Formats: sequence, C-alpha cells, structure tokens
Amino acid sequence: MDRIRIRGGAQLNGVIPISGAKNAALPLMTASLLTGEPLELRNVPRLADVNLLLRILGNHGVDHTVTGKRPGQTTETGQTIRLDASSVIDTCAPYELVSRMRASFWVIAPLVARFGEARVSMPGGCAIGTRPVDLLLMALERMGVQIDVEGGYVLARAPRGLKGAEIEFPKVTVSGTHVALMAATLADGTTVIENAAREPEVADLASCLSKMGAKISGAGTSRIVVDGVARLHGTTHAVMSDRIETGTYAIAVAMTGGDVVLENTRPEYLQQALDVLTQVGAEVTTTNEGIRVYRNGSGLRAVDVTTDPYPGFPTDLQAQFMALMTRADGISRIRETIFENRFMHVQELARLGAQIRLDGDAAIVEGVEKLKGAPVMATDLRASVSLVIAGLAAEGETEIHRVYHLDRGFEALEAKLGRCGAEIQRISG
Ligand SMILES: CC(=O)N[C@H]1[C@@H](OP(=O)(O)OP(=O)(O)OC[C@H]2O[C@@H](n3ccc(=O)[nH]c3=O)[C@H](O)[C@@H]2O)O[C@H](CO)[C@@H](O)[C@@H]1O
Ligand SMILES: C=C(OP(=O)(O)O)C(=O)O
Repeated sequence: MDRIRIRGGAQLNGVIPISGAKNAALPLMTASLLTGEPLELRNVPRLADVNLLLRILGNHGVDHTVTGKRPGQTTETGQTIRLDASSVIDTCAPYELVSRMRASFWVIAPLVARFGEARVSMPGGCAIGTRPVDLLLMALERMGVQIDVEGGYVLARAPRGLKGAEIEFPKVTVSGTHVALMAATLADGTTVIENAAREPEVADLASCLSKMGAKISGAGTSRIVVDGVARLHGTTHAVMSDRIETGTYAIAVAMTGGDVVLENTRPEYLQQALDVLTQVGAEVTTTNEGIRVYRNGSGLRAVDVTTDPYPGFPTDLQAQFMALMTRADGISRIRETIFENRFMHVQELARLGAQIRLDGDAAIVEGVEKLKGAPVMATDLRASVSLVIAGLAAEGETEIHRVYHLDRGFEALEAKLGRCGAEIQRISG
C-alpha cells in the first residue's frame, strides 16, 4: 500500500492549480442516467471516486470515453468524460460497489425517475458517522415512489412515473437535495424543495440539469422549484472548482507560511473559511488568477469555529483547520455539528505532539510550540489531508499510511505541494 513521506519545515511558495470539485463531479456524473443523449463533463478531477463511479455507471450500461488523459502521467488539468446512458441494461446497483462509495447511492433518483424502478444497495455508515438515507427516501416517497427495503437493498418503484410534490427537509442535506432535484426534473408537475442545501455543488448540478432542459429556479437558495419535463437531452458542462481543495491548500499555506496563488477557484465558494484564516493571521486576497494566501513568520492566533451547512464553515475543512490550530498561540474550540464522529484525526494528530481533548461535539485544541514527525494512519479523506498539513509543519519526518483515502479526493497532491517547495514524496508498495 502506498505511503506519503513528508519532511516538515519548508514554506510553501508558488502557484497551485485547483481541480474540478469531486463533490460536484459525482452528482453530475450520476445525472447522466437521466437522459439517453450524451452528457459531456469537462474539468473532471482524476480521482479514485470518479473512477469508481465510472465503474458503477458502466455496470448499469452507461458507456464512457475519457479524453485529456495522458497515460502514465499525472497532471492536474481536468479530464473530459463523455457519458452515454442510451442503453441502460440494469437498474441494480450492487452492494460490492455502493458499499465502497456513499455517493453511488444517488443513482437511485435518476434510475427511478427515468425507468420507473431501481434496486440499490443501502450504503451503510462510514468512519465519520452513521449517515442514514431516510431523508433521501422520504423525498422519493413524497414524489410517489414506493420504497421497500429487502436484503439490504432499497427497491424503488414508480411504474406510472413520479409526481411533483412539496418536500420539506427537517435538516439540511446535500445528498437529499441532489436526489430530490434529479428526481423532480422528470416528475409530472411542480416540485418545491424547502430547506434545500445551498451548497455550490447543488447549484452546479442544477445549472447542468437546466442545460439538459430541466426547469429549475432557486438552486443555491433554501427553496428550489422544479417544473418537471417529459425528457432531458444531452449537454456539455464544466465542473466547478473544488472549494474544499482550495480551503485545504489555503490552510496549508497558513500553517507553513509562504505565499501561494490558488488558481482557477472562487473566494465566494468558501468565504467563511477564508475569513477565519484572516483572523488566524494569514493574508487572503483575490487576484485575477484566483486567491492569494500569504503568511510571514508571525504567530498563528487561536480561533474558534463551528461547522455548519453552506455558507457556514464546511465540515470538510474541519480536520484541516484542527491541524492548523495545533500550532496556534492559545486554545481553540472546534465544534462539529454535521457528522457525529468526525474526529478520527484527533488521535493521529496527537501522535505528532498535538494537544487535543474531546468534549462532546467539540475538540479543544491547545496550540503547541512544535509538532514532531511520526508514522500516522489516514482514517478518512479529510482526516488524511489534515495529517499532511500537520506533517508539513512538523519537525523531522512524517509518514502517512493508508493514502488511498487521499486519492479519493485530492488530485496530484504531492505534485502540487512539491512544486511549491514541500518535501513530500509517495512511496509505492
Ligand atoms: C459526495 C459528497 O458530496 N459528500 C458531501 C455531502 O455528503 P452527504 O450529502 O452525504 O451529506 P448530507 O448533507 O446529506 O448530510 C448532512 C447530515 O444529514 C444527515 N442525513 C443525511 C441524509 C439523510 O437521509 N438523513 C440524515 O440524517 C447526515 O447523517 C449528516 O449528519 O455533504 C456533506 C456535508 O456538507 C459533506 O461533508 C460531504 O463531503
Ligand atoms: C465526506 C466526504 O465524502 P463522502 O460523502 O463521499 O464520504 C468528503 O468529501 O469529505
């Protein structure tokens, strides 16, 4: 299994190109099932999750071609994927595939909307929490889908098609909003989604669906209205930039000091996180190319954060920010309100010398003078990259095991950091 070895202490200076967003690419790829015409997606990141979803879609009979990929080379310029769901042969998504990636459960919506049936394995929990799908199923039921659970599979049936409905989510859910939105595009009548997730990835999905012929208003707000249409057609769409990758590198620069321009990204996607970095002591400015993050040798201020749905501080940056706070002057309280178990990185950060105590849904981080390199274990995607950030500032060598978690969500991480001066290498095998 691959490992990542980092010798800490180098500042980061240079330019980091930001890739297309994993969390936008996955629902967009899933949406290809809504039409019999090709959907061409540009700026798709080269990630393990994208490859796995291609396999899952292939299992349903979706053909794909990938261009912009140079064999044997790792580049960070996105690939173009053309998906053709004109000959779907199977509406079942099996356990072996769905259990490896939660987002693959979302195929249930386009399958039942277009074909009137779907049989999809329950996704199960994961390292960050139990992650139920009750709200996704509630949304489909509101649209007239009959839901049964048998042998670990959800059977969704709507032989006479879906009906527009009023759907009010009792809590903000990105997956629930994606599912309701995709299903509503082909429903008969109008669907109103209340308390919808406002995440930019929802707006990106809606923008692509609109180009496919869907009638959607309000995406990006908490009330989305969809007038169903009889069929959707193919289109071309460029995946939005990855705000979590952007925030991760911004935090890395705040951690090591230095001066980096994050290219092809937009500050409004993560304004709250950037504001927090300014409070911490980094300078964050918007340039023509993207976002410049700068910090000289001055100390880091401890800042409290609470994760929240967009536009709040993203849970997907909580672990990275915790790594940063391990070196701050003072005590920071980091509250996690989205996932009940997203603190797996705490014990690994402690192996590097961090002082962190858990108190219910909060982590209390007492900044230390220095971190010291050690072997550590990645436990989930964002937890792994928090260890990279800590390793970049730790004295000596840090070796991160189980980096397949990182490969799910960070395209060309070593190359991007290495070019900015980090001493980082992947050790294969
Ligand atoms: C592939 C992808 O885009 N993943 C993102 C997506 O996950 P995902 O879409 O799974 O997250 P949700 O927004 O749906 O989950 C938010 C909260 O709602 C709960 N919930 C969700 C659905 C449901 O049916 N019942 C229920 O109780 C979840 O357990 C969680 O506590 O949004 C999360 C919140 O921004 C991010 O951390 C993930 O990176
Ligand atoms: C939690 C994440 O992904 P997923 O929802 O696919 O587990 C993530 O991207 O941080």
